[in-house]
Amino acid sequence: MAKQMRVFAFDFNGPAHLSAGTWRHPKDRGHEYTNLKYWTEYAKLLESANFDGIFFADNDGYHENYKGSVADSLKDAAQIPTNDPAYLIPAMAAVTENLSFGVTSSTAYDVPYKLARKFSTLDHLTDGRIGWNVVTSYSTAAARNLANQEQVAAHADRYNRAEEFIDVATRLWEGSWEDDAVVVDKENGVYVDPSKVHDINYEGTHFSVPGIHQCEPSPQRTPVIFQAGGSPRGVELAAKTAEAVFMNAIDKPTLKKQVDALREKAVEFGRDPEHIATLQMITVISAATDEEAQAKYREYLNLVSYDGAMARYSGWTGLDMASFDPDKPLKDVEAKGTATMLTFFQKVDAEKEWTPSDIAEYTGIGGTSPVIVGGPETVADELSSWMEETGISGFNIANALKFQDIKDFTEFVVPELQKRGAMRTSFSGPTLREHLFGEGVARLPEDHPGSAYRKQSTEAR
Ligand SMILES: Cc1cc2nc3c(=O)[nH]c(=O)nc-3n(C[C@H](O)[C@H](O)[C@H](O)COP(=O)(O)O)c2cc1C
Repeated sequence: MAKQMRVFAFDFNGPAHLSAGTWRHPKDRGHEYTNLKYWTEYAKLLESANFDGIFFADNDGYHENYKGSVADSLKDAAQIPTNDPAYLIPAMAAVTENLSFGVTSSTAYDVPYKLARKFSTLDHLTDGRIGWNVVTSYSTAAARNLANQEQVAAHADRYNRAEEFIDVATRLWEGSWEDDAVVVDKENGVYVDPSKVHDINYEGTHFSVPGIHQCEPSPQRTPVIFQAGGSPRGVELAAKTAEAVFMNAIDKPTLKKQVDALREKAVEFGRDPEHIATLQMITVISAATDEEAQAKYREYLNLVSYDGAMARYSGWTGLDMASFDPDKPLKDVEAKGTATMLTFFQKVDAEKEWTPSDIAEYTGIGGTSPVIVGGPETVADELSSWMEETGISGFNIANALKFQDIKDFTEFVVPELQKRGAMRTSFSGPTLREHLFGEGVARLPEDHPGSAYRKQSTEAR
């Protein structure tokens, strides 16, 4: 039987995320994002199709590099406007039993004490179905608006802060309250046994937290830690602390190399690589037949907005793509510092001379993620081959049309995957950690550095 893939819907609390211009399609429902009923309907759809969860991207800032302004981002709703995804979670959890939630939250402008409380609250209210996607924020708008700085902090500094941030938050989640601290003894008037709640006494470079965590222990205590950084430092931090890594490789051989490198690094840090799930971002356009799916894809491509795609791409790369001729191969401007971007697209197709127009067409549907277009069998075959050839645990499924593409996936692809035994039909254990690693694994495993902060019950000591 095929290995069962973990499947998350990749989404964003705004009208549009990675795809550019497709929000104009009559079937797109992105404009409903301010309506809680939209999200609860979505949650029920995902749960009925046995999705493992929904994963919310989030940004502290906005894309403002294209033409030196946020204007084209606003016109295409290019990740702006955007509401805070955390507030959606309790409502979506209330209408589901098993669906899990990944929430992106940056370490750049927050402090561990507050973030730990936010995620403990979410872990309580979801009965342990919450994950935290740790990001370090690359947006200059975020730096200006949140920290009164013109530029984002240097890459290494952002990661040093992130590493310390995770460490402090984990101390609060694991090390402050003993399991049996909450006694709710009405007779003797003791709600919490004070001898079982401990100061974490933390004093470090970026943070100082002398006291106790504000929340009582939640089902998972530490939320499942997700991460998506692809740089050597990002991979190192993931290998040390992540339990699920969100990959964005352009093809299977590249993904396999990334997965193998991550697993090797995890071993170097004394961790079992099986304790890190890997999820590839992928966009799926599906229909009843290959022909219908291809027709749908062509329809979407016709809607792609050049300026919307370039507004996003300029934000992601830090370049102003308006300074290049849309139809001139970018190799001519290599000297101007486009090396990273060029390598990315040369890897997609080394023979091709990539122009900004080509990049807009490629990224217009699903951003830089690979796109699978097809009927049930084609999509199931392709997803299965990504699993088999790379050793990943599953996928984060992005969309071109909000709600509609995932609905199509549940209708056309999920039954085929389930028929093949490649997707789950029931859940193992109630928490997200158990969904990923099996029943009974609700808490951080022993080989995770955070487990060292765990307090034994005072009585057991
Ligand atoms: C698939 C994927 C999804 C990401 N989602 C977010 C996000 O929602 N918010 C964010 O601020 N950064 C996001 N990032 C950015 C990364 O978390 C990270 O900050 C960025 O890749 C720079 O780190 P690196 O130099 O280690 O790659 C994402 C990256 C990838 C690859």
